[in-house]
Order: sequence, then structure tokens, then C-alpha cells
Amino acid sequence: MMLKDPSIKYRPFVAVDLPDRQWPSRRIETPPQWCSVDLRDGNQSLIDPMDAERKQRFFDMLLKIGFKEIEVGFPSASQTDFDFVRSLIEEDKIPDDVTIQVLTQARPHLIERTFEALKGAKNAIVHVYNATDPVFRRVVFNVDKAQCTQIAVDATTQIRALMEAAPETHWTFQYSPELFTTTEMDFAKEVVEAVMAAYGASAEKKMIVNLPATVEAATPNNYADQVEWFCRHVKDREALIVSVHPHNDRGTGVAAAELTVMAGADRVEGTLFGNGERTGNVDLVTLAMNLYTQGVHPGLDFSNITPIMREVEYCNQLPVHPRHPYVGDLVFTAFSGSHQDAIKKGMAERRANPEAVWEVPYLPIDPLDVGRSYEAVIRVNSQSGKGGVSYLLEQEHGIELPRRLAMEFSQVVQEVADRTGKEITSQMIYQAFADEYLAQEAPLALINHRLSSEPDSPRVVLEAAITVDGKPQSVRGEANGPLAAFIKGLAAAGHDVEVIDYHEHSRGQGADAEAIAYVEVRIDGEAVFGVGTDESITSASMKAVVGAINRRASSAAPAANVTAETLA
Ligand SMILES: CC(=O)SCCNC(=O)CCNC(=O)[C@H](O)C(C)(C)COP(=O)(O)OP(=O)(O)OC[C@H]1O[C@@H](n2cnc3c(N)ncnc32)[C@H](O)[C@@H]1OP(=O)(O)O
Ligand SMILES: CC(C)C(=O)C(=O)O
Repeated sequence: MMLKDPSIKYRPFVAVDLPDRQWPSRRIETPPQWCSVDLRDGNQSLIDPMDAERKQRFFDMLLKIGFKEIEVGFPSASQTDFDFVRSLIEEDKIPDDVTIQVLTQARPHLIERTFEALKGAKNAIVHVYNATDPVFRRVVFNVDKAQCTQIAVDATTQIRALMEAAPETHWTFQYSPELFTTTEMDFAKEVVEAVMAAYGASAEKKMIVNLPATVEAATPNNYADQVEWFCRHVKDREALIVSVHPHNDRGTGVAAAELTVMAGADRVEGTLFGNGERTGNVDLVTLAMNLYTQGVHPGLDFSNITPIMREVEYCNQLPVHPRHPYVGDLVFTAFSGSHQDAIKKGMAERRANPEAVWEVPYLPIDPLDVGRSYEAVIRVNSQSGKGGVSYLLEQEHGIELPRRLAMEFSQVVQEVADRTGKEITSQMIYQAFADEYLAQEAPLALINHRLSSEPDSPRVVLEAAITVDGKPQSVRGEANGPLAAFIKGLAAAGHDVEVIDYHEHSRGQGADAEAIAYVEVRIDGEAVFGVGTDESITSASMKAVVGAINRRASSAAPAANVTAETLA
């Protein structure tokens, strides 16, 4: 049960003292060094750790994305990891510009075994860690500060000697004071400096110091303060590549990574889509794409993000959430009316000016940039409005509804959505449109028509054969245009119709092209819409008028519900 007073059980985080912090006014203008730890931290948190086949597929994908540093495992921990590292090296699967990284505890036999796994590697980072946090010192290791430092120094000394004994490999050394963010800052600095001395780190022989938020414990500004504090206080910052390793226990791993890079971190360790211990490691895809949306290329390629997600799901045997930033199945989809309206307008502006900067409302990124299409951008359910309905008709069926007709038709769709409570697909919308407007063939039917004009006369004569309830009737009218002539002829035959509004456009291309005409007419004082399609624009417009008359006659038209106010 939750406590009434949680302060008796949980202590607030103690912030580092850094009143003159610089990081808040900095911007990230170049990407950090990326290191994927999917095959180690990600793997160690899986229900079923990856087998060799999955690890290999993941590794190959990381190479394709452009990772240059990849933590491939903990080879002293398991035969699977050991064999995987061996296979990468022996089968020459590591490109020359890529460095593999492996993790080990600071224990002599594990370090020995780690170097066995790395024999013959061209480039390798040996990453050693021990916990420096006070709770771990007391509870897990039962050591004081000096003993804790000694564990790190002994491991470093051993690693240095093993590196020097194998000069054929280009080695990099990495040390993590595990749980850095909950370690006393002075002590974290003290341990790192002792390790630097044991390794002989210098500007010419840099080492990586990785400052992990092993368990995220505070708001991300605290982590940034700690990293800035560390960078400003550590002896010989030039000898270090400062790396961060955020976890996501409070849900702010991405923010923490961004702020720590602003605070001086050179490098970020994380995983694709944020798999990792508990709530995960920081998500490198989100970090990279966040940079991209600021106009900074991250140096990683997510041009085809969906297959990457599917591959990660296969390897991790865990799903990626449909709302996961930049990649989830639903992140480029708007269901709600006002969002759809704004997106539709933004997309129309973009079509008119495709080279402009991206300014489509509600879409922080162009889906095409990550290999997604515009198809799923708008989907319709009971939360949708006319913008979404007309967007789908336009994009997928080439039907560009005039505004007032779109308002009327969206009520038809809304009724279906409310009744079913389900998503309405574009095919269902098209069917509803066809039923409502295109299938209006009685009581009045247009059989054929003939258009003629006298030489030198601007007027045309339209003669049409129609049936009314199956009975033939002739219509003849003369006017400046075919539609006006048809209207006159209808009036003479007893069908009074006044055209209020008219739109037309062509639909489809080549042999399949046809004209579509939309009329809004007044019949017996009521506004009613009609739509007609035909190869000829004259026939399409006549069919639209006939359709409107039939809708009025059958009272199928919701026009009676549409007041001047709703159409305004
Ligand atoms: C924050 C992180 O993600 S750290 C990485 C964690 N990942 C993993 O642990 C996955 C792989 N690990 C393993 O398979 C195993 O832990 C192994 C094979 C490496 C070691 O297994 P074991 O020898 O059984 O030891 P175990 O992991 O239980 O470690 C416990 C002992 O190691 C000590 N230890 C733990 N971490 C470290 C470390 N980084 N450096 C030195 N000693 C350590 C503990 O204090 C404990 O010592 P004790 O037995 O004297 O009390
Ligand atoms: C080994 C370290 C870097 C780690 O995984 C962590 O602290 O989360």
C-alpha cells in the first residue's frame, strides 16, 4: 500500500552544489560518440537472452545503422558471449573502423577470461566496473572507500598489463564507477583519478570514463549538474572521453542524456528503442532523431526505421510500443478532428512548396525521412472531423470534397463511427460516400443527352432524355453553358432547381481518368448536394444535379438537418 507519508521511507535526492552551472544555455550542435550496449546491457535484461544467431543479426544491423562502438557482451560471464566474441574476431566480421567493447567485473579471473575472448581483435574497448555508491559499498561489497578504490585500481593495473602484453590490438580502456549518480561526487572523482593514474591516462593515451545513472534517481538536471561538476573538477579532463550511461527508471533517460551532453559528456551508451535493465537503457533512436529534428545529423541512419524495429523485436523477443517516439505504429497517425484538420492544411501547403522547412502541424518529423508513408497519417474514428474524412477521400480516392459538402458528409461518417465505436477505414468512407451521393439513380434517371450550338452564337442547346419513375420525359434548355441549359430544361419539365455552388475536377489518370462534379442546389427552399462522375464533364455535372434531385426526393439527404448555421 502507498504510504500516507512516503518521506519516512524515501529520501529526496541530494543535489550537487553547482550554482554557476553552464549547461542550461548550451545547445547540442554535433552528435556525441554513440555506443550501443544492446548486446550486453540490453541482452542481460531479456527474458530469453539472445542466442548466437540473434546476436549476429543484431550486430549486423548496428553496423548498417552506422555504429562505430558496440558493446558485444560480457564474455567472461557465459560461453555464449565468449563464443560470440570469438566468432566476430575469428570470422573477421568486424569492420576496421568499428571497435567492439566488452564488460567485465573488477575480478582477476574474469579479466583474464575477457582478454582470452579478445585475442586477435583489431580494436577493442575493455570496460571494467565496480560500484562506488555508499549503499553498495556497505550492503553488497562490505568495503570502505579505500578498499573500493583499491578494487578499481587493481583491476586497472591488471588490464593495463594485459593490454601491454598484446600490442597487436588497438586497445581502449573504459572504467565505470557504477551508480555514479548516487555516489558522493568527491569520492567518484577520487576513484576515477586513482584509476586514471593506474592506467597512465593522458591527452595522448585517453581512456573512457563512463558515468552511469545505473538507477535513475533524480530529475535529469541533477545528472547534468553532476557531469558538469565532474568535468570541471576532475584532474586532467583532457585525458578522458567522458561517457554517460543513462537508465530510465523515472522515465527521463532521454532528457538526462541530452542534458548531460550539454553538460560536457562526449559519448552516450544506450540501446535501440530503450531495451535494458528494468525500465531500460536510454533509447539511442530517440536521441538520434531528436537531434535530427533540430537540423543536426546524428551520424546514424534510421532512413528505414520500421524494419529496424521489427528486427529488434525479433532479437529481443519484446514488442516496441505503438506510441514509441519516431517508430511506433501509431506515432504518425492522428485520429482527432482538429489534429487532422491542421495536418491536412499543413500537407497541402507542403505539396505547394516541397522544398520548404518542415512545418506540418502535429508532425514533428516528415514520416518519409524514416521510411514511413503519408498513408497512415490520418485515420478516422468517432474523434475525427471533416478534415480527416476529406483527407482520406482525397489521398486514397482522388475525391476533393468542397468545404460545405465535406461538412455534410463528415456527419454521415460520424454517425457510422458513433454507431460502431470502431475505426472507419478509407474504403468504408469511400463506400459511404458512394452510397450517399453516387448511387442516387431514382426517381429521376438521365438516359442520354445531346448538345448543339448555332454558328456564331455563344449559347448552347441541351436536349436530354430522362425517365421519372421509369416514365420517359424530354428536357430541352438553352443557355450560355450546358449545365445552365440543363437546369432551364428541367425547370420547363417541372423540376425547379437553383444552383448555389458548383465544383469539378478530374480524378485518376490516363485511360482511367474521369470527371467528378459537385453541385449544391436549392430545391423547395432546401439546400442539397449532388455528386456525379463521368468521362465527360458535362455528363458528370448533369448527373450531379440529378443526384441532388433524387436525394431530395427520397429524403435520404441529410440536407434537412443541415442548417444555414452549420454550413456557415
Ligand atoms: C549495472 C550492470 O549492468 S553491471 C553488469 C551486470 N551484468 C551481469 O552481471 C551479467 C553477467 N554476470 C554474470 O553472469 C555473473 O555475475 C558472473 C559470471 C560475471 C559472475 O558470477 P559469480 O562469480 O557467480 O558472481 P556474482 O555475479 O554473483 O557476483 C557476486 C560477487 O562479485 C562481486 N562483484 C560484483 N560486481 C563486481 C564488480 N564489478 N567488481 C568486483 N566484484 C564484483 C560481489 O561483491 C560478489 O562478491 P562476494 O561473492 O564476495 O560477495
Ligand atoms: C556497467 C555499467 C556501465 C552499467 O551497465 C550500469 O551502470 O548501468
